Amino acid sequence: MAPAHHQAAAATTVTTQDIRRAQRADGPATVLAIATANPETRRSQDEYADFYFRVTKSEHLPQLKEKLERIYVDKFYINTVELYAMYNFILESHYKLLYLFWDSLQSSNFENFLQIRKPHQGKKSGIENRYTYVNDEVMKAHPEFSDRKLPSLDARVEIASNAVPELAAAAASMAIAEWGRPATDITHLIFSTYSDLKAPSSDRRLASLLGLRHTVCRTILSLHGCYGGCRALQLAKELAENNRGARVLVACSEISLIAFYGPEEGCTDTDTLVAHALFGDGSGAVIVGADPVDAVERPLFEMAFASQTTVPDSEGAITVQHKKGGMEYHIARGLPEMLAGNIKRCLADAFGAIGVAARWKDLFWAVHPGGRRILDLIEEALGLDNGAMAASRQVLREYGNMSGSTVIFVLNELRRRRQVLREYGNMSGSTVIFVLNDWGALMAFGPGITAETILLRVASGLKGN
Ligand SMILES: CC(C)(COP(=O)(O)OP(=O)(O)OC[C@H]1O[C@@H](n2cnc3c(N)ncnc32)[C@H](O)[C@@H]1OP(=O)(O)O)[C@@H](O)C(=O)NCCC(=O)NCCSC(=O)/C=C/c1ccc(O)cc1
Repeated sequence: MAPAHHQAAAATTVTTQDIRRAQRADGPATVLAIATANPETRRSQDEYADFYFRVTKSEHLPQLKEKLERIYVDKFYINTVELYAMYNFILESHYKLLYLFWDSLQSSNFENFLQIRKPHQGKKSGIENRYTYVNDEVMKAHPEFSDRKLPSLDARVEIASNAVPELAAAAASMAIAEWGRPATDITHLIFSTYSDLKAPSSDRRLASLLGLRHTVCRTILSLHGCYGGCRALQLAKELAENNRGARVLVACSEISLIAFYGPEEGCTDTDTLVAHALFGDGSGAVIVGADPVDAVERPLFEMAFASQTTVPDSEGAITVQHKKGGMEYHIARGLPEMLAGNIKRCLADAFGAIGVAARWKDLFWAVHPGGRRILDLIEEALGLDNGAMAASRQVLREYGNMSGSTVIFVLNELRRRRQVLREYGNMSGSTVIFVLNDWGALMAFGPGITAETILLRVASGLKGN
């Protein structure tokens, strides 16, 4: 230890400003790895109503089943699927060509040409599949989950306290493997979930499951709902830029078990049906740090700016409350219109703060796909090209709305598309240009109504070869 007079000398020459400057990173917070995971059970949207009414013993309520189907199935598409099956039978040898032709009839969207996929029944909600923790086995063990008048919160919380961090660990361990550095190099952990209600919470358990260092700084975010993932990324940006060398693991894990129950007889509140038509389960993990280490870390997206806007007069538009029979939602009917009506203001707040004027058409978009109508109306309000929200629509189609985790899936999908296009080159004309734009906006919405925006720039790890 230095003698006392040396310590005094050091104290006079080093200012707190110097210390602060040394703590700060040089570059912007950067996404260094992304991964996602889902529970095992995958359910197609067309079989969901049968499953839901069967396991909740609600088959005596056919009008409500019909209503659920009305929320997510466009009857026109059922007919076209049948027609399609007939064509396919007759023209088996022209299988792929027919898909292309069929998709081209349905949409002028360039993405459909790339994917060669089947037309689907979940057109109205934009969802084809969802992954859910709840399955026949869970419902057999806990028949009380069917009826929200029965006390079941204890059992839900107990299950979630294991399932939520375990699902997060599945995504986080893949993100760490992609990142290429040891888990013990993680300095901060931010965990966002609406599904876990116990302390010590999922952040503590995840740190143990991954073998993070015991000095890792943990933060748990709760009940931000669908903007939880974006909020966590914004905090990660602050931590990474203000702590030189920090490596922040963002984990977001949602299982809708906490809000799974049957419809009520004579039910006029369609919130239950809307939630059960849209919500799925999944986890996402992102590693964020500034000043990437050359040849070790691969910078994917730089986070240039982040902001939050509260939409005026919107406090009651999305609400959740934990009750003895599980979490209850309210999602206002006019929510898509409310978001679309405020979207330009949210973006103007974000871009105005950094003095940048952007043409919305020039950006790439990673928008939380809360529901198909939300994406449609935002696209329209911003005058975006058909296809600008392709990554969000793809995630909605394959996984549904996984609340806060969903934007991480969208970011991963954008990265995947970027990599494919880098590998195969610019395949055709002008439609690809928006995909190749370097600047983009990541946006998510949730209770408040709160709108979060992060301005992103594609980083060197996704450019060139
Ligand atoms: C797929 C929808 C639901 C229906 O498609 P559509 O093209 O509007 O179809 P329709 O106009 O024919 O509507 C079909 C039926 O759905 C009904 N409906 C249409 N929205 C509604 C409605 N919000 N209510 C209750 N009935 C409705 C509508 O009234 C109609 O019923 P009916 O007249 O009996 O045929 C579409 O409106 C849509 O995507 N809506 C947006 C869904 C939405 O608000 N998503 C955001 C969810 S909130 C969120 O993401 C975060 C939640 C959260 C998570 C965790 C937390 O901790 C906290 C918060």
